Amino acid sequence: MKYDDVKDSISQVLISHEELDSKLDELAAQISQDYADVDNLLCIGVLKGAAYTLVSVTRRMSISTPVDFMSLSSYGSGMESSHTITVRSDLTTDVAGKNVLILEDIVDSGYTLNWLIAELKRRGAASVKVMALLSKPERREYEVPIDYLGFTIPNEFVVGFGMDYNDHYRNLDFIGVLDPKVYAN
Ligand SMILES: O=P(O)(O)OC[C@H]1O[C@H](OP(=O)(O)OP(=O)(O)O)[C@H](O)[C@@H]1O
Ligand code: HPA
Ligand SMILES: [Mg+2]
Repeated sequence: MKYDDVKDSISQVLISHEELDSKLDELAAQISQDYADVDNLLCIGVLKGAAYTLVSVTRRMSISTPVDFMSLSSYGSGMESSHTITVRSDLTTDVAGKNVLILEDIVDSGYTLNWLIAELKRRGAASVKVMALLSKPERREYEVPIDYLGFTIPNEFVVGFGMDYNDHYRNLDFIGVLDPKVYAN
């Protein structure tokens, strides 16, 4: 798909590239300050969506941290959570005793994070905290604590900066609302 066609599928730019940059700076500074004296930090990104967020935040941090990824899917090619988590690939790190910081792109129903927090605790993580770039509180079905939040957004299906529809749009450098004409038929 050509970039110009992609832009035609976006009905509204919700968060610009510049707004993202400055929020990522803020989040990284706060996390670096809070974790400056914490041992055994491990930053975990939830693929695929959070790849962009994890790299962008850890790259801006002023403390050293290992990173690892877990690939989870509950949306597949659709726009509603299936309420079933598929573990596409697991962490390579043993999280027992680690102070884990999960970096997510979006908390929508809360199902994914609710599952992941419980799973990391079951594996013996010493602490589990969450950074989410976006939260869509109107859609929440499972309460999840968000320790570091970028933006609260309205109940719209968004794409860009990691977020997809049918695996497209992830590499947009802004966050936009997907025009309903794309999925209406
Ligand atoms: O709060 P929830 O309703 O669980 O939704 C949030 C999750 O949904 C998306 O992942 P998705 O299942 O689309 O996988 P992907 O990151 O590979 O696109 C997103 O990246 C979050 O991980
Ligand atoms: O609004 C969204 N966009 C893309 N992926 C998502 N996964 C949960 N919510 C969303
Ligand atoms: Mg997705």
